[in-house]
Order: sequence, then C-alpha cells, then structure tokens
Amino acid sequence: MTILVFGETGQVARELARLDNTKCVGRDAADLVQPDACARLIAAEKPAAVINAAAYTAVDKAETEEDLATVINGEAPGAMARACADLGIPFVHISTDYVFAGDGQQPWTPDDPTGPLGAYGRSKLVGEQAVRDAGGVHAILRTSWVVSAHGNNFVKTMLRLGAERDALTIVADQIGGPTGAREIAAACHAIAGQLAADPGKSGTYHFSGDPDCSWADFARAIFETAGLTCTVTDIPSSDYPTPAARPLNSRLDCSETERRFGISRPDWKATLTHILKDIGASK
Ligand SMILES: NC(=O)C1=CN([C@@H]2O[C@H](COP(=O)(O)OP(=O)(O)OC[C@H]3O[C@@H](n4cnc5c(N)ncnc54)[C@H](OP(=O)(O)O)[C@@H]3O)[C@@H](O)[C@H]2O)C=CC1
Ligand SMILES: Cc1cn([C@H]2C[C@H](O)[C@@H](COP(=O)(O)OP(=O)(O)O[C@H]3O[C@@H](C)C(=O)[C@@H](O)[C@H]3O)O2)c(=O)[nH]c1=O
Ligand SMILES: [Mg+2]
Repeated sequence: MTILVFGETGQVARELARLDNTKCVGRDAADLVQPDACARLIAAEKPAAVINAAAYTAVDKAETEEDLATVINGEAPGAMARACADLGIPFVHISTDYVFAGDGQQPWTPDDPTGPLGAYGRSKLVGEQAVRDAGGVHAILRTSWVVSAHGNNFVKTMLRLGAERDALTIVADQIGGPTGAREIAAACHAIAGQLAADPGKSGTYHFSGDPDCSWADFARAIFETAGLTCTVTDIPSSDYPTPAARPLNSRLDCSETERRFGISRPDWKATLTHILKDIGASK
C-alpha cells in the first residue's frame, strides 16, 4: 500500500517522505502546471491514497502571477481529486487560513464563509472547490503559519535576522497558530488512513498549532528558545506594507478535526524546540 505524495522539496513534503509507505514526487515527475499529467500519474501508479503537499506558496509574488498560482493551486488539485475519485481512493489536500478575510476575533470553523484578501488565498480557494466538486473521498486540511527546519519560513527568517540585528519590528495584529510541517505531515498521513477505513469522514477540516499568538509573540518565543538577544517591538500591519494583504484573524477552530479524527492541536512551543534542535540553533 503506497501513499503517493505530490511535492518533494517543500516543508510538508519533506516530512511526509520520512513516514511509512509514502512515495514523494517532485516537479520533474509531476509538474502541477500540467494538471492532466498529475492525473495521469495517479492513474498509472494506482496508489492506496494521494496527499497533495505541493503548492504555489509565494503570497506576495502571487499578486502578479495569479494565473500561474491558480493553475498550480486550483486546477492541479482538481485534476488530482478527479483521478482519485475515478480510482475510489482518498485524496488529502492541504489548504490555508488565507482563504478567510480575517475579520473578527472568533476562530474560523470549517463551514464559515471564506473571503480571501489576495491572489494566493483566491487560488487556494479555487483548489478547495475543485476538490469538493470531484465528488470523491477527500479531506481538505486548512492549516496556517507552517514552520520547519527546512525551506522558507518565519522561524528561519527570524534566526537569520535575529543574528544580524539587535531589534526588529514585527506585526502584532495578525493572530494565528504556528504549525509544524512535521505535525501536518503526521496528520495528513493519519487522515488518509482513516478516510480509507471510513469514507464518511470526507470534508473540510482545520489544523493549527496551539495557542494562537501574534507574529511578534512568535518571534519573541523563537529568540528566547534559540537564546538570541533581539528586541521585538509590536507594530500594526499598516506599518509593514506588503503587496498582498494578510488576514488579521487567522485563528482556526480545530475541534472537528479532534472529534472526527482524534487529532488535537499541536503545541507550537514543542514544535519550536524540535525545529531548533534539528537546525542546531538551540541555546
Ligand atoms: N507555508 C505556509 O506557511 C503554509 C502553507 N500552507 C499549505 O501547505 C501546503 C504545503 O506548504 P509548504 O510545505 O509550506 O510549501 P513549500 O513552499 O515549502 O513548498 C512548496 C512545494 O510545492 C512544490 N511546487 C511548487 N510549484 C510546483 C509545480 N509547478 N510543480 C510541482 N511542484 C511544485 C515545490 O517544489 P519546488 O521546490 O520544485 O518549487 C515545493 O516542493 C501547501 O498546500 C500550502 O498552500 C498552508 C498554510 C501555511
Ligand atoms: C520579516 C518580517 C516579517 N514581518 C511580518 C510579515 C507577515 O505579516 C508576517 C509573517 O511573514 P511571512 O512572510 O512568513 O508570511 P507569509 O508568507 O504571508 O506566511 C503565510 O504563508 C502562506 C503560504 C500561508 O498559507 C499562511 O498560513 C502564512 O504562513 O511577519 C514583520 O512584521 N517584520 C519582519 O521583519
Ligand atoms: Mg517514505
């Protein structure tokens, strides 16, 4: 029994590669710019399940490349989901908090109305709907603020900047749950197995690290855990202009994921500890 994983170099894909029975395919074997080729690969491989961990994740760049982002994040997952539905196998797709507009203070439930603020979020929303429309056994797992020892992420950025500077200004009005790529990979793997046993669990779910915090709080915790001296000053998002607007409220209500799959929110302080150990940046 093989779980076919789209993605090889990405944060979550690298963690999936470490798990049992996974076969990760990179851009050379499956370019998401060609959705039909992704579908043909699934049909040829006939895996027991498919997890899509590949995506266009450059939030700001997507503003000027929305067509490309929409093929990769929208059309390709749709083609994968249809190929899985044809084979009668589960499809696990990863989505994002950036499908929400980010107003209010309440954690978003899976059924809450979406309203992406930028091109990346819109392209991911297209993917979600295409996966549902395929009509097969599926889970869409929305996560947020992904961090790991590999690739581009906020922890790596802070370690680099924190070593160079005595002080940083970090946005404090965006609130969400930092989530370890390792924990997301484990959740996707477990969900694929549970969907195979019980297709009735199909649906959209949330999974983010606990507790919710601001990027500024998270930066302070990174410096504290790494033993770096760098003062973090809270700023509003309006003082950190970016091409794409980010949601202010990225809190995800993960209770259905816990209830249906028995998977609870991972403690991000523990995630931070294992990431810094892997990087060799613990104090
Ligand atoms: N990063 C984050 O903070 C968040 C991510 N997510 C979602 O989680 C999932 C995993 O994200 P993450 O691991 O961080 O992603 P990364 O940005 O670390 O990696 C993206 C992966 O997608 C691959 N990819 C991009 N374009 C293509 C393409 N045209 N064909 C084939 N492969 C491609 C990349 O391959 P290559 O190296 O060849 O470019 C890489 O393996 C995604 O669905 C993302 O939207 C959700 C919330 C937060
Ligand atoms: C480097 C830096 C960033 N920031 C802010 C900008 C931003 O609001 C926040 C995080 O920066 P990032 O560039 O990591 O954010 P971003 O790339 O938008 O992260 C997002 O990626 C996509 C793929 C997702 O799906 C989301 O869940 C989310 O993780 O920190 C500062 O305030 N000061 C700084 O010095
Ligand atoms: Mg493996």
